[in-house]
Amino acid sequence: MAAQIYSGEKYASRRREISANLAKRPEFHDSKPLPFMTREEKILESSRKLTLISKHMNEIIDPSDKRELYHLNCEVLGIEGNPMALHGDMFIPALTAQASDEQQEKWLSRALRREIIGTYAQTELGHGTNLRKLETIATYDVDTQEFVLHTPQITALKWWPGNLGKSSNYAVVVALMIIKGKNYGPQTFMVPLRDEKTHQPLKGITIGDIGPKLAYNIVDNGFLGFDHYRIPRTNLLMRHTRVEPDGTFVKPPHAKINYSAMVHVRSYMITGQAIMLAYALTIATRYSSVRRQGQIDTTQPEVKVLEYQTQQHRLFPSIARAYAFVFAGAETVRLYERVLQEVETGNVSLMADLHALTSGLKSVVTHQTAQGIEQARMACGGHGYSQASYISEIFGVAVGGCTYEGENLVMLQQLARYLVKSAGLVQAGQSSKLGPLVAYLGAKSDSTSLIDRTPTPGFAEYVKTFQHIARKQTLKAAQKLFGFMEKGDTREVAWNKSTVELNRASRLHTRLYIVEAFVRRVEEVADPRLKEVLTDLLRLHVNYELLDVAAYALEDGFLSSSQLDYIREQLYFYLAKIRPNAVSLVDSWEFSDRELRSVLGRRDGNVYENLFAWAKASPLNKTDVLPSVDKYLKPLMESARASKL
Ligand SMILES: CCCCCCCC/C=C\C/C=C/C(=O)SCCNC(=O)CCNC(=O)[C@H](O)C(C)(C)COP(=O)(O)OP(=O)(O)OC[C@H]1O[C@@H](n2cnc3c(N)ncnc32)[C@H](O)[C@@H]1OP(=O)(O)O
Ligand SMILES: Cc1cc2nc3c(=O)[nH]c(=O)nc-3n(C[C@H](O)[C@H](O)[C@H](O)COP(=O)(O)OP(=O)(O)OC[C@H]3O[C@@H](n4cnc5c(N)ncnc54)[C@H](O)[C@@H]3O)c2cc1C
Repeated sequence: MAAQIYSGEKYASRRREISANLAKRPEFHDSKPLPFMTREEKILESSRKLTLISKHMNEIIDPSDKRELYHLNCEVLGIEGNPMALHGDMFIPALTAQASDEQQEKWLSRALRREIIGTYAQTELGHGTNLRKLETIATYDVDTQEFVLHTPQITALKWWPGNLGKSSNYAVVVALMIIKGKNYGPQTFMVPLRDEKTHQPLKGITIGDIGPKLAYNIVDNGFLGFDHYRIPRTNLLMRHTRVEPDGTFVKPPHAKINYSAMVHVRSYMITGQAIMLAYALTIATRYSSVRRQGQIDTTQPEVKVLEYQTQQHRLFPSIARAYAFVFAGAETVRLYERVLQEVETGNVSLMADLHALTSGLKSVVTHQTAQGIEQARMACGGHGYSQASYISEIFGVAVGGCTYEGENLVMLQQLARYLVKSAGLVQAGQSSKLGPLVAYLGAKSDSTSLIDRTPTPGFAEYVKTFQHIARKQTLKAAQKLFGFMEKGDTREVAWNKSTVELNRASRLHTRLYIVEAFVRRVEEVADPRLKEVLTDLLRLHVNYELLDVAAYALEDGFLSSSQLDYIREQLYFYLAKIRPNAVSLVDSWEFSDRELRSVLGRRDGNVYENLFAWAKASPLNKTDVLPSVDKYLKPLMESARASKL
């Protein structure tokens, strides 16, 4: 199963080897539990481990293999971030996709060797979503052949970029490029921020950390201001866009090619989110198979809480989603890598499809991941609320994904633009022009679903039902938009009046894609035992998902209420069928205790002993009487006693 999760036995076994290697190297382990550390201690500890990784990585992994490096980072550094998180996730990808060969020779090679540390500085205090209205300006000075970076007012301060605050000495900065008074929109520049030797901010740069956040606090998200700060013309990233010495602008082959670092993260984060969801579910499912509370049969001992149907309903559909997401994520990464290669040869034809797909997936997957993690926390009762479970930290980190790389409700609209265009083609009788991801929009629906007409309906029946729902909602939402426009609204006003419906279409389209990705993967599985377990999980998934969106199919009679009953019964049947495999389904992700960082979710199942040992190790328990008691509580009680006398 691990080979299915990690797209092949090769990487699954490399993960095991890497974990086994690290188990023998205590210097790579957390020196104490992260929840017992202050933010400063966590940053120091993370920097220590980062240095070790840099020194010894060749002994443990193949550093050219991104997935091996990812696993090494998960084991050693964990999810709370590290001082070079953005260096790997965005700075290097931005240089790879946007710097010219010459620029790559100068900066990318240094970045890869970790001679410099970089980040991606785009968001500002006043604007994150609407990139065309960023306020940092880069004005070209023809005489000196330099760009002058400037922060004209407080809202133009860069705000949020990870590792900008304290760690990075370079950034890829996004600023509006002005040449001879003309605004050429957001462009990307390579900008030195700190002295390479002293790490002091360079003259003209104001920089610092933005303070603690909900989670992800090892990352020093930062602020940055420029005071007429000059960089050479050749610091504009010029793989696709160029500015000649005389100020002539050479257009890129696609207007949004500069957005590639965002598309990179959106493509990869689907897998990252699946893994965080699987972390929380591993903890909650293991704990639920240890925790005994209450009886189902009063003549029998108390049961494991995992025997309760409600607990299964709380956890198992999310286990299915974690599998679905990791399968969809693998497809997204393949498409991203293909588009990256094609863009190199000047072929930008798939950029719009990739953008639409990743915008939808990013939004649906992060939202459902956050929901699933929160349910996993509640499934652990009181102990889920303790940081010993580590689930609150996992939630805090994962839910950030709903906001970063484009706020979810905004990104759903990017997919909706694509769907509306496709609906326009259907309306115009040009369905043959639809891309493969939306070809179903041009097909004709059956009048009713055939689910429940055969003893075990094939997945095709479910897919058809999801297609019917997604098609109906897309055409309806597009019709609403066109209707407002026909009545005289501008496209923008009409769009705003239709966005709730449009975003519903985007979600349904994306959920259909996820179901199809799951079906595609299960169909490929050769081993019959594995196929049976994955088929059960997929059956749980399609029934749960369909029930969740059934209103769309009930309202036009595509599904009948008796079919709905059938879907419910199927769901309950598969909850029970999956129960004996539940722990194995989470164990198959093969997370070591080190990677999971959860006292509650440890593989040994010694929950109570582990919790008690953890509590005793809490810094508050180092002394029996705290200074706060000596200083305040004792005098308070003493004066109360004295006044009574
Ligand atoms: C290694 C994996 C590890 C994963 C985990 C990483 C953890 C790291 C943690 C945090 C890092 C976080 C980093 C950040 O958050 S960086 C900042 C991210 N910021 C955003 O995402 C901003 C969101 N806003 C936008 O992307 C854009 O402003 C916009 C897309 C919403 C709108 O852009 P705009 O230029 O205004 O375009 P239009 O809406 O007018 O659309 C025009 C047209 O262009 C198409 N389009 C837009 N973007 C793209 C694209 N990237 N590729 C292709 N095409 C694109 C759009 O669809 C329109 O097309 P049309 O309908 O045909 O006209
Ligand atoms: C953990 C974390 C890490 C980050 N790391 C980085 C980084 O490394 N580099 C970087 O540059 N940035 C980073 N960011 C910033 C992040 O990319 C932005 O916060 C994000 O893109 C959202 O933009 P915003 O803050 O402007 O939200 P806003 O756009 O202000 O959103 C506020 C509300 O307005 C709504 N809204 C906005 N526009 C529209 C619209 N057109 N239609 C309908 N509704 C709309 C949104 O849906 C939302 O409900 C990070 C953020 C976080 C939380």
